[in-house]
Amino acid sequence: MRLMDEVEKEEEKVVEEVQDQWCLVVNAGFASPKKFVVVGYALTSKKIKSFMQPKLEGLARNKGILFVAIDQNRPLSEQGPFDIVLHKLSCKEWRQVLEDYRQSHPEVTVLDPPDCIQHLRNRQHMLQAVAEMNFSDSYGKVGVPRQLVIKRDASAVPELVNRAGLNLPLVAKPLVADGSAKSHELSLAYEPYSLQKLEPPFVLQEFVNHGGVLFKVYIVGDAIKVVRRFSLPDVSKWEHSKDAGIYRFPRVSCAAASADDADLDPIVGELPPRPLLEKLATELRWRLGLRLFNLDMIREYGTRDRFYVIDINYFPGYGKMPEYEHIFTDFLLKLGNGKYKKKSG
Ligand SMILES: O=P(O)(O)O[C@H]1[C@H](O)[C@@H](OP(=O)(O)O)[C@H](OP(=O)(O)O)[C@@H](OP(=O)(O)O)[C@H]1O
Ligand SMILES: Nc1ncnc2c1ncn2[C@@H]1O[C@H](COP(=O)(O)OP(=O)(O)O)[C@@H](O)[C@H]1O
Ligand SMILES: [Mg+2]
Ligand SMILES: [Mg+2]
Repeated sequence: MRLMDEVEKEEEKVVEEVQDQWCLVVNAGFASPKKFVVVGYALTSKKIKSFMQPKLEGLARNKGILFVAIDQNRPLSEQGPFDIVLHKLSCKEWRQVLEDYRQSHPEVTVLDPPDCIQHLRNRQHMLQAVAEMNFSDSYGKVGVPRQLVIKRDASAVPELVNRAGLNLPLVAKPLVADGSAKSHELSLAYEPYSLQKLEPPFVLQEFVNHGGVLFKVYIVGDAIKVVRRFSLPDVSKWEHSKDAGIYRFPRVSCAAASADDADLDPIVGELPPRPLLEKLATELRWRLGLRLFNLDMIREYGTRDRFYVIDINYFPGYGKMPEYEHIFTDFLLKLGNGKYKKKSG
């Protein structure tokens, strides 16, 4: 009797394991087994809150995607098996864990490779790919504002700014963009002497008037979604001569309030042309080696087609992107299914 109990228990366990791995998709009167795409995720608690919303998890489950939290205190190889690993954590140890895992598990898609993400953590390097592209087509030009890196001695700023011929005002941004609150502490300076107060390393970027509206271009694999956000207002020549100080400004563009419904000047609010964004994103995906990122883009005030990329973020706040749950699940499914085809082919 005891033996039978154990056999039954063992059978139950096997059934549970199989049910975990397989879901029955009933389609037009017949049932066919379909494997779940298992996505392991290692994200900060802040990111879990904004990204792992019930509407995402619900839709994912319906589509055959299972999200599983990665336990950072246990070896990654002992967890899963995963088809995809989704991550945004910044410590060095984690990067090493992922690199090792990528080597030992080439069949798993790690979104995205740690060294490519690392490239975005330095504001000097971050925009390099855009600068090198020198993008120009019939829909417009895309560049980056001129910038200068101050590595050590802030007292040399006025001299360096002068030598580089940078136009004022300047935006000072911490060189390291590691997601910390400090890395988002930006300042605007109307003359270079006030910048001597800042602690290097930082980049000094020419401020570009853009009508106070910014375009957030979200990229998820092949999908692109663009939204408007409020940004810093333009600076006039009058203000410029009046204010000699330095202005530390808050995180204007991360506000939940979007500028999509605001009553904007149509010239300012008009989204960048779709074909331009498609081309730009295709090229950047390749140059950056990333599939999950966004661009902060502005249009120079008074122009129709002169754009600047001022910031690139890895795995940004997708939770605020309209329809993100559909876009993301489609992307994961395509990735997961593509891999199965490859395996069986
Ligand atoms: O450029 P803005 O609009 O401010 O977008 C921010 C940045 O992408 C943040 O990443 P980082 O700090 O690395 O630049 C990100 O924080 P986390 O990735 O740390 O969560 C926020 O995500 P959400 O907090 O999920 O919205 C996102 O809203
Ligand atoms: N060169 C620039 N010209 C005009 N506005 C800028 C420029 N750089 C940054 N800003 C403004 O400052 C905000 C924050 O700068 P950003 O480089 O995106 O830093 P963060 O990584 O903290 O988001 C932008 O969203 C935009 O409103
Ligand atoms: Mg930004
Ligand atoms: Mg940023």
